[in-house]
Formats: sequence, C-alpha cells, structure tokens
Amino acid sequence: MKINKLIIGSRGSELALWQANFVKNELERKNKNLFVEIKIINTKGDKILDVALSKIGDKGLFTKELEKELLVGNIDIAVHSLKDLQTEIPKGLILTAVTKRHPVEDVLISKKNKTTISSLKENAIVATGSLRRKAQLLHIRPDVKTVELRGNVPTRIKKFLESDWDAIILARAGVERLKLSKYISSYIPIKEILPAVGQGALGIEIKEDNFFAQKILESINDEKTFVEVRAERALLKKLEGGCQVPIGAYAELKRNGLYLDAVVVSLDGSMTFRKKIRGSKKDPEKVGEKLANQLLKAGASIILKEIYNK
Ligand SMILES: NCc1[nH]cc(CCC(=O)O)c1CC(=O)O
Repeated sequence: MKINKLIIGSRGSELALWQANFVKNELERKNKNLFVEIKIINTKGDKILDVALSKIGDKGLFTKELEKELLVGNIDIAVHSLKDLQTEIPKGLILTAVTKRHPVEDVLISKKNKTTISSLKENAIVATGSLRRKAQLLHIRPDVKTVELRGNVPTRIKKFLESDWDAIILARAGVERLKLSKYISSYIPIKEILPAVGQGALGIEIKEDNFFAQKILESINDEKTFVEVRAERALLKKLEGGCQVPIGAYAELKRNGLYLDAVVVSLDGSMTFRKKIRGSKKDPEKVGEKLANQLLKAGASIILKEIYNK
C-alpha cells in the first residue's frame, strides 16, 4: 500500500496552526493513505510587531515567506487566512481551493456583555489596527477615539483586558476558532461593519504544476465559498487595495444570483460609498469589477487616490 505525503507550510501563530491542523485533519479524513505534515514558517508580519500594519504597508506581509517555500518545493501547500492573501498571486503559484466559510462578521469585545457599537459610552476608546474597522466605526460613531492594536488574536485580547480601553474589534472566525467566544460582547451586523474581503475563509495556495496536491485539495474545496470570494477579490483588485485599505465587502451566493455588497470609507469615517449589486455566479470576477467601477464612479476614487498617494 502506497502512503502519500504532503507538507503544509503555516505561520506559527495559534490561529494559523489551528487552521493548518484543520486542513490536515480534513485532508487525512477524506483521503485514506494520505499523511500530512505541518512545517512552521515565520513571516515578516510575525517578526515586526511594534509597527502599525497600515504603516508597514507591504502587500504579502504574512504570505511572502510561505510562497518562497512553495516555489522552491520545501512545502506543498500554504494555508492562509484568505483575507491576508494578496489579490495578485505570484507567477508559478495558484489559489487552488478555499474552505467553507466561517460566519464572516466582526465582533465587539468589551468589558460588559452585550455591548454593541451604538451602546458604547460617549467618547469610548476602541482599539483596532485595521483601517477598514476604524473607518466604518467612525462613520457610525464619530465621537469614538481609536487606538492602534496589533498582535495575534489571544495577545490582542490579553492587551485589551489589561488596558483601560472600552472595546476592541476582531473577526468572529478567529475568536471562535481559538475558543475565545466567551469574550464576545456582540456580533457586529454586516450593515454596520462590512468584513474584509475573504474574511472567514481559508485560502490554499500551491505550485501550479503540483498536480498531486491539486487533485487532493479538490476534496476540501467549497465551491460556493470560492464563487463568493472570487467576486470579492476581483472587486479589491480593481480598487487596487491590499489588506490595509478601508474597503469592506461581502458576497453571498443565493438561489437567484450572486450578491455583492461593498463599501469604501474615508479614513476618518466622514465619507462613505456603499453599494450592493446582483450578478451571475458564472462570472464572479465580472460582478466584482462591475461593483468596483460603480463605487469608483460614485466617488470612491477620491478616497483611494488620497490613501495611495500618502
Ligand atoms: N489580520 C489578521 C487576521 N487574519 C485572519 C484573522 C481571522 C480569521 C479570518 O478572518 O478568516 C485575523 C484576525 C482578525 O482580523 O481578527
């Protein structure tokens, strides 16, 4: 009996390892005689911990080292949080599969249960490193003061508990995967804060000529999620955004079509452009590009120009 082996490369954070182990277990469950090993690879994003993400401004901060290892053949599979994976995949690599999405929304963590964005006290202090969260939050609550927050998910929660801040915002997916749900005060409705493109899904990258890995990974691909995130990623690509731009988007494949809802917000929250369209699931990229163009035309181009020129 032949035993086949695949090597997953993963960042070393607790969340990344949870995700890599999830993929390993799913692959081994669905493919008898397959053995999957996990190899930890440190990325620039894991090393630079004292600078605001928005200031490092480097696309592929959490992914480049993993991609190098793929290209030289030291690993077969890179597992990423899809939202950290840049829209432009390097030559020689492909995004071959995405896993079924976790609930996509962000959550509010405060020191009191059930706190929501609207029930935060006046002039509350909210910590977040994400321009997307900050801008959308300020749009609803211009009185709120935001402060920078970085680090892995458990570190951010720890920093929060030791601080005098009123709340922090995190992705529901990461908090729930690490079994930290008891800290969640409320789920933030999509109509208040749109998630990051790809939030809640795992993106699986391989070398384009690794046909064995490609075949095996079909077993864990979720086609519905793939169609949704293709629309979201096409929108982001058209808006030329990396992970550090105030853009939120959420696509949903329903019986009667592919819906895409997206927003571009100025950094201080004062200006916002939000639109939703429905298109065909047969061409998700077209849906993403169409909505991006509509947003640009409506005025989002002013916001993006200002940000990219900085
Ligand atoms: N930017 C870091 C990051 N990348 C993926 C997740 C959570 C998992 C996901 O959204 O899929 C997080 C933490 C967070 O934003 O709270």
